[in-house]
Amino acid sequence: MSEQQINVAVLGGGSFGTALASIAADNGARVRQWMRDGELVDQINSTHRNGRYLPAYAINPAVTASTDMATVLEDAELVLIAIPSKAFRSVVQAARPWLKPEQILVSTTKGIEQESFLLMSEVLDQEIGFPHVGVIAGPNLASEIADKQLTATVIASHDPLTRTRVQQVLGCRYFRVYASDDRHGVELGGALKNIYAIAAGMAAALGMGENTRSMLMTRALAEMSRFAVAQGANPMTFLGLAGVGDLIVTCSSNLSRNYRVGYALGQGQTLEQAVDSLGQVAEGVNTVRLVCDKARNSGVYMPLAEGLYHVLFDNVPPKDMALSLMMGEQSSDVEFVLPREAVQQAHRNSTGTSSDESGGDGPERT
Ligand SMILES: NC(=O)C1=CN([C@@H]2O[C@H](COP(=O)(O)OP(=O)(O)OC[C@H]3O[C@@H](n4cnc5c(N)ncnc54)[C@H](O)[C@@H]3O)[C@@H](O)[C@H]2O)C=CC1
Ligand SMILES: O=C(CO)COP(=O)(O)O
Repeated sequence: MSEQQINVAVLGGGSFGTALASIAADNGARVRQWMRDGELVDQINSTHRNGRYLPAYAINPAVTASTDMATVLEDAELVLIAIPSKAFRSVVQAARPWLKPEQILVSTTKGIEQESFLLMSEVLDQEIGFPHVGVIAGPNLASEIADKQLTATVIASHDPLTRTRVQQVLGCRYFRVYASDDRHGVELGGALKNIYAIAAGMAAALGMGENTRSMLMTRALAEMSRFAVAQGANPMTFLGLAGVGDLIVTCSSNLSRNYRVGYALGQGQTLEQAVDSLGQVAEGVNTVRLVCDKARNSGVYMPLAEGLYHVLFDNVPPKDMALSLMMGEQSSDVEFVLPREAVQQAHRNSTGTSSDESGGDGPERT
């Protein structure tokens, strides 16, 4: 950056907050990172390593850690919030006394709030109500960023200043930042793909092949877009990095925690064992519960998410669920091209059944 050195604050001492702090510092910013664990603060400040969440990677020494929110937020132009969704609101409330309207506030969290079904930028709007709010999402495995693998992300905001400043502050030779003004769609993409990453991990552990994974990811995209449209988002956003991009990486990589939870379940662990052995956040476990509940209440058809819900919470064997989904009613490939209802109606016409009789034994196909 050619301008005066910018001050960046990162809230969260986990793997993603640490990776983002290092990018900003590599790019010339002065970075202060807040976390609640004093021992981790000392470790980062003395050894420039985060031994708990990213042990294998060096952190840029221009990042200093602190447990003191006031120190971290003082003079920060950009505040990146990398806190799991369960704790996001409480951390924002703790930060509120030191936040100012001219600051840019960006959530990096890929989850949904349990009680309210709000996305994290909406929590920011509710708690803070300042004008410069955005979200970052995309195929961004923290350890690959820390390893400086070439990576791209999306900054989504209705506010042009937020988009531009984040592109300037984080964009560098190994991290490319694309802009979107569909904040809701980008944020929803980041949260929803975690559901399907669990399913993909499970399928891999069960020995299912590449055709299966490809089918799963593509049908997941159809389902995510359907849900997003019902929520008022633009389905085109799901063709971008925060939709299909993030879906590909988290459904393909053992570095994804959600994928790893699914893999452990596929190997026969219980949900509790799988989550406990991870020791980090896997947002998808909570998201599948919340999204299925919302989809049921709003009449959105989400057979993959619903199937995963039954495997996670009702002890349905994953192989039985996969077979049931395969044997359901025939459906349409891209429903924005050929509506699902048109395929169903054609089947009813050909077999002479009425819509009342066409339920079948299993769920409709995805
Ligand atoms: N790790 C990754 O590759 C990526 C993660 N994300 C998202 O970023 C968010 C944060 O994830 P990670 O950094 O990966 O999580 P993590 O599991 O590595 O670390 C979570 C951090 O949050 C802190 N935390 C938890 N509860 C807290 C509380 N009540 N008060 C203060 N701090 C608290 C923990 O101490 C820890 O520092 C998640 O929503 C995740 O989906 C997004 C993109 C990539
Ligand atoms: O969102 C991510 C990559 O883009 C990280 O995924 P996990 O939370 O599953 O590790």
